Amino acid sequence: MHTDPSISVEGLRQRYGDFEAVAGISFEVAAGELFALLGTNGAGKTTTLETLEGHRAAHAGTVRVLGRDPHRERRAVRPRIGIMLQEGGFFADLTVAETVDHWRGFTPAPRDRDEAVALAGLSDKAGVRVRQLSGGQKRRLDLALALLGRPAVLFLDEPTTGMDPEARRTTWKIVQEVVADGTTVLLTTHYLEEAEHLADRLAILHRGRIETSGTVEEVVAGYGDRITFHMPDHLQVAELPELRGARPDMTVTGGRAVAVYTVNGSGLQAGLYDLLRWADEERVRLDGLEARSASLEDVFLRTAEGADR
Ligand SMILES: Nc1ncnc2c1ncn2[C@@H]1O[C@H](COP(=O)(O)OP(=O)(O)OP(=O)(O)O)[C@@H](O)[C@H]1O
Repeated sequence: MHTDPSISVEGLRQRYGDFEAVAGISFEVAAGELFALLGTNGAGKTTTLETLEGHRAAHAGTVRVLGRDPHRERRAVRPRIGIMLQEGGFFADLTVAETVDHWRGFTPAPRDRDEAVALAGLSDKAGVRVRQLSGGQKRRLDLALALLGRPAVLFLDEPTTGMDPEARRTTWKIVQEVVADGTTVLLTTHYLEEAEHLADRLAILHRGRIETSGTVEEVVAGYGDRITFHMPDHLQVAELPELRGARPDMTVTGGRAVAVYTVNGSGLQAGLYDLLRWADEERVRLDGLEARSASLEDVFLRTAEGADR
């Protein structure tokens, strides 16, 4: 069954004075999907999110949230979306439970207080004052407040920045439960692992443009598998063999010269075989040898580098 997307962005452009921060981007997020916007610093993620949240009108292009213009039809859209605010909005002297109660006063048909506190994994902190919460716990309280009105669409701007790995995993679990419940989520993040873990689909933004988008598998496919090893001291890169048509590159990692082959298609196993046979015949030791599929990090770094060239 075809349903209308919860979020659609077509040819969006945003300017600050003469500077074009978003230079004509298009994407759609289906109902119940989690879509991640990744990007280098200043790529335009927050500007895009703020436009979708209705804070600013599109300079050009069309933006729809739940079928409506989030800026012009703000009154209709706002009650149906959740925005995770930065922690600035809290009163430090209120407890977690009091904070939720306070926000319930502004929210149409809010969740029950204890349900919201439990959803954010803060039940054992309900009586604790906000000033005594850790940074990660404050972010989770932000999340509880964003979820108070059972939003159809949830916007999360870097929801786990500054969290330790355990707090981040707890937050991921909460977000996954929200998505399993049918909520559409648009998330920005600097953590590629977060996108890998959570996103149904993602887009990588660079200087206001979408450089690549799709599922993690789609985005990573075509970037090739990699074979790497420490450059043997007595060899030049030109003396290394070609592996199924792939020539080696040199990079420096952790102060060491590293040879890198990018092998396309199904050439990883065969390329590795050729390399090991060559090393055996030439009596070369391949220290630090690794063979692995491309990661989202490889794509991210190369997308940013490639677009800068
Ligand atoms: N109010 C503003 N006035 C002028 N320029 C702005 C304003 N807000 C953002 N910019 C510029 O627009 C560009 C995009 O900013 P934006 O905050 O959307 O990027 P981002 O992808 O969220 O970045 P980051 O990952 O660093 O948070 C940046 O170059 C930024 O300096």
